[in-house]
Parts: sequence; structure tokens; C-alpha cells
Amino acid sequence: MTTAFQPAGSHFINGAYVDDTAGEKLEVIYPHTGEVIATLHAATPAIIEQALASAKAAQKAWGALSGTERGRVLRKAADLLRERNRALSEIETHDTGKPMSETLIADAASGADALEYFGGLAGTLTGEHIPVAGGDFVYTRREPLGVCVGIGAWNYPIQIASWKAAPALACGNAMIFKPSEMTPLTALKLAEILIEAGAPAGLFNVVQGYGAVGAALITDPRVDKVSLTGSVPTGRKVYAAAAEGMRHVTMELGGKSPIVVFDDADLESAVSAAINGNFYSTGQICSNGTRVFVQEGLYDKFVARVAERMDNAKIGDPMDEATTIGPMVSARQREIVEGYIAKGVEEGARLVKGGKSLDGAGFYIEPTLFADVTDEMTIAREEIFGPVMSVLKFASEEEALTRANATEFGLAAGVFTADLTRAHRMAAGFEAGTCYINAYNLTPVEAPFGGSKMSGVGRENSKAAIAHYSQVKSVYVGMNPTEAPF
Ligand SMILES: NC(=O)c1ccc[n+]([C@@H]2O[C@H](COP(=O)([O-])OP(=O)(O)OC[C@H]3O[C@@H](n4cnc5c(N)ncnc54)[C@H](O)[C@@H]3O)[C@@H](O)[C@H]2O)c1
Repeated sequence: MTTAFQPAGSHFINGAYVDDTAGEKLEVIYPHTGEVIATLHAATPAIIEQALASAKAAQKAWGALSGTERGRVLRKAADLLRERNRALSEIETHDTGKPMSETLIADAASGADALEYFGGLAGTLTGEHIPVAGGDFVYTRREPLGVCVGIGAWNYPIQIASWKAAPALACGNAMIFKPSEMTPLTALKLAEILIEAGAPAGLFNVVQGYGAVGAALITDPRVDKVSLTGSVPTGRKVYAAAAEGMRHVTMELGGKSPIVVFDDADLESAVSAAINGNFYSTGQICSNGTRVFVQEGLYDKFVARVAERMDNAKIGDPMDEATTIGPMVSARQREIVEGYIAKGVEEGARLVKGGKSLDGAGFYIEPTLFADVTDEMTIAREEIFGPVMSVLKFASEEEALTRANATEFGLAAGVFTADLTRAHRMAAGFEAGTCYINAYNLTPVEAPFGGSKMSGVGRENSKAAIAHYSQVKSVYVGMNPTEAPF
């Protein structure tokens, strides 16, 4: 079936759409209706070879440009993304099921922020001058790594592609991006836009496929770095494969993040954070605060208020801009969430609200609130990646911090309190890469984002990302005659 969403080819390589129908079929399903809206093919070895060869060739000239010249292309691409935000949001909504009320503000727009930010930063990248003994000196050159591979998850397709491409290209690298097999469409649009903005053909290639295509890319000797956004099990495999060739890595993986709400917190703000941090994107966000620890004095009020405000959620057609909860990305993901909800009930958590899948063709499930959750329950330990909030009761600050940190994950953590010193103590004590005080899940491009513990390695966004997409070369300059013992 051909629809408005069918791209001219499955892959975008060397400045043009290409296809190889010998590749495994990859169907794009609109989560609102269950209908196939595009049919693509996974990359064959021939396609992968084209992507690698053209990226390798394009990188050389691109890396030789000045940072300002590179930045100009990225900033132009940012403008084009913004100009086309609505059309891109419509594709993203059809690909992911996320409502337009979200995709209009959080997807292409966030990608544009990254391209603009790193476009601005590109011209500022410099080395150091280091004086040493006897008048000699060392200078450093910040050089590109070469060809980088980006591998994406399905929850923020164009945002993930842009967050990886922008710093990679700013530093003078080429990138081959493999979107999630579930959401392959908007990365192709980013590739088109980069060409239109003046990027050389081959600099940013998109190849489609399942895990095997990602695995083939990262083990090729021409590849110098891999940046993955995905689950911990995939992260383990990708990190190990990259290690074999001593490649650089960035790992943006899963989480089971805590939000700690003290008795003195502003109740409405804390409830808003818990709602955003559990139900935005129908709960499919890596940094979601899915363990909400609430101090005993506020506990009952908090649970009641979350439940009350959940009545205002508008579930349904994601193209209706009044909708606030869309379907899950796939039938499979909804099944996984249903399994966790059943486990929560079975293990004795109190189901306060939601929990049911909606009838019909779309992959809808109600936002779900569990109270009286304990640390051992499966829903408090494992990443669900769906709209399921678990509320847990605590008594003291020390107890809250210990329990918040009692997880293998370390992506994000938040605290709500009016006590200034306690807020900073908690932020210092959290074992997480991204912490929030009286706020949650905001990811401005200026701030580093990433995880500690099993949640990842490296940081995206901010100046910190530059270190992950470049390497430092030391050049020692002798200013004196060279001497030897004989
Ligand atoms: N930390 C972050 O920034 C962040 C952001 C979004 C999502 N996530 C995480 O992503 C997960 C959900 O996304 P998902 O289900 O698409 O993740 P996933 O791990 O199943 O897949 C991620 C990507 O890896 C590819 N892949 C799978 N096996 C591979 C292999 N052996 N070699 C190379 N590539 C391989 C997939 O095709 C896909 O493109 C959640 O755990 C979520 O927390 C993390």
C-alpha cells in the first residue's frame, strides 16, 4: 500500500534515496489504527557498504572545513527543521503514535535546538597551548573521530537522530544513523534537510534495519564510534562489539528513576512532575520518574490528587491537538505493559486508577496509578516503558535516598522540597546522571544529559558532548637542539 508516508526509498545514502528490495521487509504501522503506512526494507550488505564507503569519503573534506563553515550548515538545517515542524510532527505522530500536542513541541523542535546549539559551538572548538620546560611547548588539536554510527530507539526518532548528528557533524565527523525498525521515517527527513542545508553527500546517511544491521555497522573497521540510545540489554551487546575494535562509545540506556516528594513540597508542582514524568509520551521515556517516593505526611493527599488529575487526561486520536495521551508505539509494547500491570496487582500493589487496554484497533492503554508499592515488587524494579506510575511511602530523608539509589539504573532523579539545603543534599546523594530539584524531565540542549551505573556511558547535549565526538592530539614542539647521551 502506498500512502503519503511512503518514502522514495528505504535508505538515504550519498545524498539520495536508495533501496534494495532483497532486504527483509520492514512495515511502518500507525499505532492509532494499526494500519501499515509505509513498507521499507532492511539494509542488505550492499547497502551497508554504500553507506560506509560514502561516509568515509565525505568525512575527509568535511573535517577539513573550518568549524564556522560546518556550523553554518547545521544552523541552516535547524532553520529548515523549524520551518517544517508541522509536517515533520505529523510524520512523527504517525510513526510513534505520540500526540501532536507533544510532537509539535518536543521532537523536530528539540532536534533543531541541537543543530543550532552545536552549529554555534562548531567555530569555538580549539586546542590548548601548554608551555613546558626550556621554552618548548605543546599544543593540542581537537580532531574528529572519523565515521560515527548512531543507533536510535523508537520513542524520540528525529530528536535522537539530531542529538547524535549535531555534535558529531559539528566536530567534523560523518554519521551513519540506523533508526529503530519501528520508527524509521523522520531520520530520512533529517538526511534530506542536511543535504538541502549544504552538507556534502554521504556525510549523514540513514540505513534501515533490525538489530543485525546495527551490529554489522559497528563492527566494520571503518567505524570509529558508536552512539546508542536503547535498552540496557542492547547496550551491553553494542558496547562489547565496539570494544573489540577499541571504538569510542556513548550509551544512552534505560532507567527506573526516582522522584522524591517531601512533606513540605508544593503539592501541585510535585503532582505535575509525577504526571509528566510518567505519562508524557504514554510513558515511553527513558528518564521517567517511575518510582515516586512520597513522605508519609503528604502521601494520601498526593495519591488522591494524582488520581483526580488523571481524570483530565484526554486519550485518543493523536492527530487531535487536544489529545494528551496517544497509543503505545506497538501492540507488542502494550502487551509488555499489560504484563507489568498484572504483575503489580498480583504482587499486592493497590491499583488506584487505570490499568485497562482500550478496545479497538489502536494500541491504547489507560494511564495507570499504583499506590502502596514496595521496593521488591517487579513494577518498582524493572523498566516498564509505559504509562505506569508507582507510588511508594517513606519516612526519613536518609531512607528515601537509600531506597532511591537501590537500583542498577542511574539515569535521572528528582526531589521536591521547600528545604534548600535538603534539596542540594539529595541531588549530591543521588546516583544518577541527570538530577532535578523542584522540576522534572526537562532536557534543554545546554545541559548535559546521560546516565550513570547501568543507564549509560557518556553525555549527550551541552559542551560535554564535544568530548565524546572528538579526540585530542598532542603536538610537542622542540625549541632547542635535540640532545642524545651518545
Ligand atoms: N537514555 C536515553 O537517552 C534513552 C532515550 C530513549 C530511550 N532509551 C531506552 O531505549 C529503550 C527503548 O527503546 P528500544 O526498545 O527501541 O530499545 P532496543 O534496545 O530494543 O533497540 C534500540 C536500537 O538498537 C538496535 N539494536 C538491537 N540490537 C542490536 C545489536 N545487537 N547491535 C546493534 N543495534 C542493535 C535496535 O534495532 C534499535 O535501533 C528503553 O530501555 C529506553 O529507556 C534511552
